[in-house]
Amino acid sequence: MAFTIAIAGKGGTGKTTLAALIIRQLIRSGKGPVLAVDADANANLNEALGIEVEDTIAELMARVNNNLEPLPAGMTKDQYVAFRVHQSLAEGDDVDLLVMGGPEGPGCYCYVNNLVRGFMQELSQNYPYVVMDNEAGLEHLSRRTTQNVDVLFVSSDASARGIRSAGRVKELVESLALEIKKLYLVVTRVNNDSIAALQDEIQRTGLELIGTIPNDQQVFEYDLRGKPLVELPDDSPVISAVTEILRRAHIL
Ligand SMILES: Nc1ncnc2c1ncn2[C@@H]1O[C@H](COP(=O)(O)OP(=O)(O)OP(=O)(O)O)[C@@H](O)[C@H]1O
Repeated sequence: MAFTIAIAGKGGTGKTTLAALIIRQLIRSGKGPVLAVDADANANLNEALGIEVEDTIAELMARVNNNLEPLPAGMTKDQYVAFRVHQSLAEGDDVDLLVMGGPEGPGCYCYVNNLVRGFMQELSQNYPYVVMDNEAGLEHLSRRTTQNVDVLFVSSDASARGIRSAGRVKELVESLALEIKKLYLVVTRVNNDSIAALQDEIQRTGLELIGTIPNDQQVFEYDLRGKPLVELPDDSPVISAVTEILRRAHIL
């Protein structure tokens, strides 16, 4: 069974950056291959990983549901979709990427989720690690697309509002009774002493702060030029910070 790491947080809190850097460090530590799952309709994990994506699960489902991809004779819809999803895995170096895409109908991932849940477990057996980039609403986790999550990192930017919204992710995890073994807070884009000013706010959430990611000009520049974040140099301060977080969480 794959060790599953999920990352969740409000948009713009550095969640995709964190997911990509965790994947980078797992691979560099010889822990690959990694199955990366982009479960955030607005995220661009593929760009951060430098992987071309041709299809998303949602687009595939829309085509199948609208009969734009007729089912081959002798195949049920479920079998065909499962087969096509395997085909649509985007392959990188020691990492394969599954992109969920936007909701198929008004806010509904139901069919996709039921289906993905069915074979996700089977698929994840081919990988020692699964890393999921999730929306703050935990849409996929709440529908149990993945069975168990070993570690959920909740990302927040270095603002009181961000920390409160991370606190709401924790409340959601509790109210949905999700099977998550460990839950940690990661504060990203931290400047100098900004974390000290947030201590009280963090304490109120009850979240355990496992580490911080510094605000780094190089991350900003890579983003600006569309350069994959996985190509950041080993001596980058954000890489050291992610390595430290993974060590503290006993993942590395
Ligand atoms: N440590 C950092 N230092 C500097 N800039 C950062 C850092 N982390 C993230 N950023 C920048 O902040 C912006 C948002 O980051 P990112 O895409 O990782 O957030 P997100 O939470 O995944 O947002 P979304 O869900 O909208 O994709 C990006 O422009 C990214 O380059």
